[in-house]
Parts: sequence; C-alpha cells; structure tokens
Amino acid sequence: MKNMSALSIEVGDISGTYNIFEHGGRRSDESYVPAEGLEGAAFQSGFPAAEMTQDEMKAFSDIATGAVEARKVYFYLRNRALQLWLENPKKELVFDDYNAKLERPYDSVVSLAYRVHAFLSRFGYINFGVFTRVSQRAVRPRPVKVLVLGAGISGLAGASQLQQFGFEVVVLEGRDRVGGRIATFRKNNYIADLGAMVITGLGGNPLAILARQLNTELLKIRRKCPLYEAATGNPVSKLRDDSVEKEFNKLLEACAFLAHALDIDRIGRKKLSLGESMEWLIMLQEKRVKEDQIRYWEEFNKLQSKKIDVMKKMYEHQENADLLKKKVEKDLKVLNKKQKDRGDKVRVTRPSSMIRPEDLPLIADIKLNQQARMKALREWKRLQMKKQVLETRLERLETNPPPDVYLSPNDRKILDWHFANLEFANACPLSELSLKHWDQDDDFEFIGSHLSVINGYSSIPVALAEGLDIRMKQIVNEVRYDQHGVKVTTMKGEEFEGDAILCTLPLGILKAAVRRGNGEKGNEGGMRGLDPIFRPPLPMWKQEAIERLGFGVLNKVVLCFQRVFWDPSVHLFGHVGTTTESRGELFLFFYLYKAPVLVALVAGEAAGVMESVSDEIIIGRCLKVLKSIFGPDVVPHPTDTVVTRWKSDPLSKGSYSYVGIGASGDDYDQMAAPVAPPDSDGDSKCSRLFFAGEHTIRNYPATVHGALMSGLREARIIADQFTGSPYVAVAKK
Ligand SMILES: Cc1cc2nc3c(=O)[nH]c(=O)nc-3n(C[C@H](O)[C@H](O)[C@H](O)COP(=O)(O)OP(=O)(O)OC[C@H]3O[C@@H](n4cnc5c(N)ncnc54)[C@H](O)[C@@H]3O)c2cc1C
Repeated sequence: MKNMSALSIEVGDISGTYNIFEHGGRRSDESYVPAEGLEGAAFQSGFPAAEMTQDEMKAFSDIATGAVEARKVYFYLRNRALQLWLENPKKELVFDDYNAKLERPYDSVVSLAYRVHAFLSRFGYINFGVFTRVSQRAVRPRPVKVLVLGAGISGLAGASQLQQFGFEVVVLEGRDRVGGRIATFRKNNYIADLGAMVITGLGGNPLAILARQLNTELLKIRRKCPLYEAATGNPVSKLRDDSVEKEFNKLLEACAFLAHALDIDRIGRKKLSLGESMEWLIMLQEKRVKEDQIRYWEEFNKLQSKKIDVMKKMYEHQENADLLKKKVEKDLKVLNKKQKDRGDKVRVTRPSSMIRPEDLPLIADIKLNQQARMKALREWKRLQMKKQVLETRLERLETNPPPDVYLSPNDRKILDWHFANLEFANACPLSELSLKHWDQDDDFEFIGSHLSVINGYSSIPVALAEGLDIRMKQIVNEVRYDQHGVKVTTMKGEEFEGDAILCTLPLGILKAAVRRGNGEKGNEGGMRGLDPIFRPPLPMWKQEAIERLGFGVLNKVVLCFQRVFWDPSVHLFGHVGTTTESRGELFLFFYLYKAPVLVALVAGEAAGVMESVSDEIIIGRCLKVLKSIFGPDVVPHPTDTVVTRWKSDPLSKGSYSYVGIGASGDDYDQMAAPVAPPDSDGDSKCSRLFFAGEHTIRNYPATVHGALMSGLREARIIADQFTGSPYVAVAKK
C-alpha cells in the first residue's frame, strides 16, 4: 500500500489540480481509457512491448535463443492476444477466435500461436477475473483437488483460475463473508471501505480488467488536501505547507542517498530504521543550523570590529586634517602679517622668484602641512567608502539572519503529519521500517490517478467469488501435508482432503501459527486456537521469513452524518497532530462516497495505542477535531459510526505487511516459495503447500492488486506442477 503515500497526495494545494470527476461518479470505462495498439496492450498487461520477461524466456527458450525474426513474430502474437483480450475482457478469448484474428503472415505459425495463447491464459494475462466462459472446462480422469485457505482477493483469484484450469477447488474461509481485508460497511445509503479503499492507478494494473468486467464505478480521487492546525483548527498556510513538504522530501532523498548511494544501513551491528535515520538527519540539520548561526555571528562580529577600526582611523585622519588646517591657517596668518609689516606686495601665491628668501622655510612648512592635510582627507574618504561597504555587508547580514531553529514547533508538527502519512502507507511506525529496503518496490508503481470504488470495494471480491465452492465460517485449525496429499481440519472439526493447499492466510496469522507451532504461549488477541498448526512444521527458511517481515496496524473510523458540513469539493483533508507520538491519530479524513460519510485514519504509534481505546473515546476525539476545524455548532452528532481494530481482529492480526528492520525484498520471495513435505532423506519431492497473498509478492506487496497477482501466479504454479506446461515447446526427437 506504500504507493498511497504522501508522494501521491498534493497537500494544501488550494488551486485544485483535478476537476475531472465530480461526486456522482462515472463508469470506469470513461475514467479509464484502454491502452491502444499492440504496444499499448503490452504495457497495460505489464509487458515490455518488444522484450521478453524472465518467465517468457523460460517458457519460450527456443524463441529467446532463436533468430531475431522469430522473436518479432512472438511479440506480435503475444501483443495481439493481449490486445484482443483488452478489447473485450468480459468474454473468454478462445484460441480459435484469436487465431482467426491473426494477420497474415502470422496466421501461419499456428503451433506458436497456440503456445502463446496457452502461456497467457496460464499466467493470468488473459482470461482471468469475471468473464463469460466459452470453452468447455478441461475434464481430468482424476481431478486434482486444491484446498484454498482464505477467501480474500488472492484466494479468490487463485481459486477461480484453478477451477478454470480444470481443478477441483474448495475454499475454506473463517469469516462469514468473502473479501478478507477488502470489507465494505453498508447501512442504508451509507457506504465506507473499512479495509482497502484506493486503487493506485489503472495503467498496468490488472484491477483495471476486473473494473471493466464488472462495470465498476470508480471515483478519481482529487489530490488536493488542505491541512488544518492542531488545536486551533486554522488552515495551514500554503507557504508553510510547501516549505515543510520540501523539507520532508529532502529528508526522504537524504535517507535514500544514505541507504542506496552510500550503502549505509547500520551502525556497528545495529541495523537502522527509516524513522531513526530521519530523526538523525533532523538532528544534523539542527546542528547545521546552530553552526550556521555561530558562523553568522562570527562574521557579524568580524565586520563590526572592522567597522570600528575603520571609524577609529577615520577619526584620527579627521583630527589630523583639522590640526593641519589650523596649523596652515596659523602659518599663513604669520606670513601675511610679516608681509604686511614689511609692506610687501607679494603673496605666497606669486612666482617663487618674487618670494623673499627669509620666508621660504615658513612657506615650505605651509605647503607640507597642506599636502599632509590633503593626504589625511583622501585617506578619510577612502576609509569612508570602506565603512560604507562594511555597513552594506552588515545590513545584508542583519536583514538575512539564519533561522534560529531548523524547524519551528509548528513546522515540526506539519512535518510529523507527513511522517504520519508515510506511516499510514506502510501501516507501521517509521521506527520499524528498514532504512535499506522499505522502498524496495518503488519502481513498480502503476500509472494514472488514484481511484476509489464508488459502490464499495467489496463488490469486486463478491463478484469473483461467484461459482466457487466456498465454505464459510470454517476456521482452519490444522494443516497436514505429506507425500500423498494434504488434510485440513477446521475449528468445527470438519476435515477436508486434497492434493495441494493454496494458503492465503494473512501474515499476522502465519506469525501466530509459527509461534503456536513452536509451543509459545500467548494470548493471541484472546482467540487462542484460531491460528492453524502445521504438521510437519513449516521449514525454518519459511518460518524465518515469516518472522522477519513486519505486519502492521492501520485503523479507520467511519463517521456517517446527515449532511455534508465540509468542503464537498475536496476528497481529503488533513489534521496536524499536537505531538510527534500522536501524529497518526485521525490525521487524514477521506470523503469518497455519495452519502455524507467521512473515513478518518489512525496510523503509526497512534494506531497501536488506539487499539485499546474505547469507540466512544475515539469518536469523541474525531468530533473534537472536526469541531475545531468547522466550528462547534456546525458539526452534528454522527448517525452511525464504525471503528476498526485490525490487531485484535483474530482473522487478520494486523493490516498489511511491511519491510521491517532486518527484512528485505527476498523475504517476499521466501514467503511465495512452495513447501514440499520432507521425505525420509529430508529431501523434498512434489510441493504440497503453495502460498499467495499480499505478503508473497515482492514487487507489489501490501496491495489488493499484488494479492490478486499472487493468486494468479500460484494457480499457474500449481497447474504447471500437476498438469504440465502446455506452452513449453515439445523437444523434437
Ligand atoms: C485498513 C486497510 C487499508 C488498506 N488499504 C488499501 C488500499 O487502499 N489499496 C490497496 O491496494 N490495498 C489496501 N490494503 C491492503 C489490501 O487490503 C490487502 O493487501 C489485500 O486485501 C490482502 O488480500 P489477501 O488475499 O492477501 O488477504 P486477506 O484479504 O486477508 O484474505 C485472507 C483471508 O483468510 C481468512 N482467514 C484468516 N485466518 C483464517 C483461518 N484460520 N481459517 C480460515 N480462513 C482464515 C480471512 O478471513 C481472509 O478472508 C489495505 C489493508 C487494510 C487492512
């Protein structure tokens, strides 16, 4: 869910970037323009248009290592199939229709076209989701039976694919509903998503197909997000907002530089968290501010002393000049008197031949003193200019003093708001995120605006569940697997047997299951026994990955009102917290549905704290925040409220996975890796346990689309293991 982070929200922009989508909604077909052309089809399906992926190179090694021309043909065949599927994803693209629509000369390579079609179907690039089947389901003499644990989006995607591939599938779901962490509150005309709520772009996202198949109404979420100050509820000025956001982005960049360019992720043996690193960088910035201040005052004092020196010298020169002036005047008086007494008609200014020799020493003195005075005056002038330069520099320093602090207390609160937004996106406090790997999936973002499902996200899993054999309220209590097959026992005491298990239980449940398997005692949310025991226990490499990956908390508060009292043109508004510790408490409000419903978020440390706070108190705090922003008389009492508590929800034990300190992207791969029963030699043969879910997909973790893709992936892996790979070239004898 990381892509929901602050980076995607334009905080405090009052100009309003998006104006495309007003409340009332529109068809997904209108907001989403299907990719055009063969290249567009490849992009939308997650392929480079004219390159082979790793999977393709393995499946079509003959083409990958063959002539360039063969690859060109391959790309046409692949992209054309994707294009045909995207044109109408509501109907199965059967091979005959595809083959008939191939242009000449490509229609002559039937066997390759068949393999391409089989590959794309098996890998879930075409013919997935909710569509009309045209072909007959494959009938197998002894159908392979797969037990799917969990009816979240990954379990449902995996189950429907497997069923399509001709497998017998039974889904065991502990709750009395499907969707898992996609859950929609519905009452009268009020709708609010309690779990997943945002589709993070449609470009390249397989959810775009499901949305089109189901005519899902999507709302383009406007990025404008005004912030309101803590306590006063006053709007945060755009200027301050922008400058703090700039600092926030600089801090993130500095962390990325530390972790990736400098490869620093630990001090001694201690691995660093993103939160710790951010706080250190803030401390360094504060230190830098102090150093800048010291430098500033040193410079200021230096200039001041220089100015004083200059003024002293100017004073000396002035005094000297005055003295000399007086001396010259006095000597002139003496000379004039002498000349007058003698009755001379000559003056000192007359030609020297007319000057009396006895006057010469006095005249020389006068001249010398006059020259000395002129020199003193020139020096005074030079110093006067120097003084002016110094004064200008001092003035400049005075008008541009360095900041007293790196962040004022109010700016720190706004920065904390951005941190809370990042904590929401990762569902954990920043102090628990790995500095090095928290953003390992950053390169895999989809393109396009973020959207929400107007009629509630749960409509998607509900539609996907149709036609599947789902056993509700079957809490899996024990999972047995050996070389002959698998057996699952539920809390009701019912037993289910099969050939393989697709386990989509949330990471929180798997963590608790590992602890239970290791005989650790604990009160797992007061619901001991809900976590299945694996017999034999999961291998150590799997257990270690389960422990390393983090599973965080994110809570929501739904408030249903009788009328809208906020600005209806914004989809988001933020509330700045009062302290760093409480920064995630009700920090963001969403308004995404037709009815007057607000959804407030509780993230980071606050989410952990709020787990044990009563609903009344939480609702009270929500209303206090809203009243501070909109006025006490404007905010009515809500008609309905919901507060989620995922940690204590026994069937999730948290919200979604994150890369904690000590974990990395490799752990997602470990989570995805299948498990085979150890045979007598300790070696493994046929895998029996397969894993899907948001915690098993390295490039798209913690998201609905990632969970969906993981289900498609595992269906393919299971089908390949039990029925072979119809897309691989048959070796010529
Ligand atoms: C509050 C919140 C907000 C989110 N927001 C977004 C968002 O905006 N966008 C986004 O893309 N993603 C979001 N996510 C993440 C997304 O919801 C999940 O990644 C995704 O739904 C997980 O699907 P899954 O199939 O892996 O697991 P789940 O949906 O959890 O499915 C697992 C299923 O297993 C069942 N189960 C558990 N234990 C047992 C047992 N012992 N026996 C039988 N059944 C059991 C559960 O009941 C559940 O139905 C959010 C998640 C949360 C919690």
